[in-house]
Amino acid sequence: MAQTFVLKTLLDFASAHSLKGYPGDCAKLHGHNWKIEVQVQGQQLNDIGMVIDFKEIKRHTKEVIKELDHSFLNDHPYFQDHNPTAENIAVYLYREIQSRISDDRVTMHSITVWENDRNCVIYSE
Ligand SMILES: Nc1nc2c(c(=O)[nH]1)N=C([C@H](O)[C@H](O)COP(=O)(O)OP(=O)(O)OP(=O)(O)O)CN2
Ligand SMILES: [Zn+2]
Repeated sequence: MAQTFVLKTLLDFASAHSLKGYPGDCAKLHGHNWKIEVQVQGQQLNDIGMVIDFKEIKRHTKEVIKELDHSFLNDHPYFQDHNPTAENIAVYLYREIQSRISDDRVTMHSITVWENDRNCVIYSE
């Protein structure tokens, strides 16, 4: 039987940004409490019945978001060439977490970046 488990964990960080070229207030300096949903997938369980420990997903994700938390995103090297939109933040997080977490049993499924309670971007490759 083919089986797939998708695991989701939630984290958050706070940062400021300004959107270059935006025709409105979002071009001005402002901040968000970003909510991040990290989803990973696997088909095999380990000997204690887990795809991967949620604590491991969180550990890797915290390592990545530590660099962004309480920062001005426009100063970050990645966002020199990428406007710090929710879309580009999602790409950055997806690839950074993927490079830490993927192995022969676990792969990234998607990242969801919530800018506020109403708007989010869901990204997958
Ligand atoms: N596709 C995207 N659209 C927008 C992004 C983005 O990253 N991707 N970002 C912004 C701004 O960062 C802005 O801060 C959004 O916040 P807000 O104005 O509160 O957004 P709302 O649409 O929910 O607010 P309203 O008051 O309903 O206009 C904008 N767009
Ligand atoms: Zn914003």
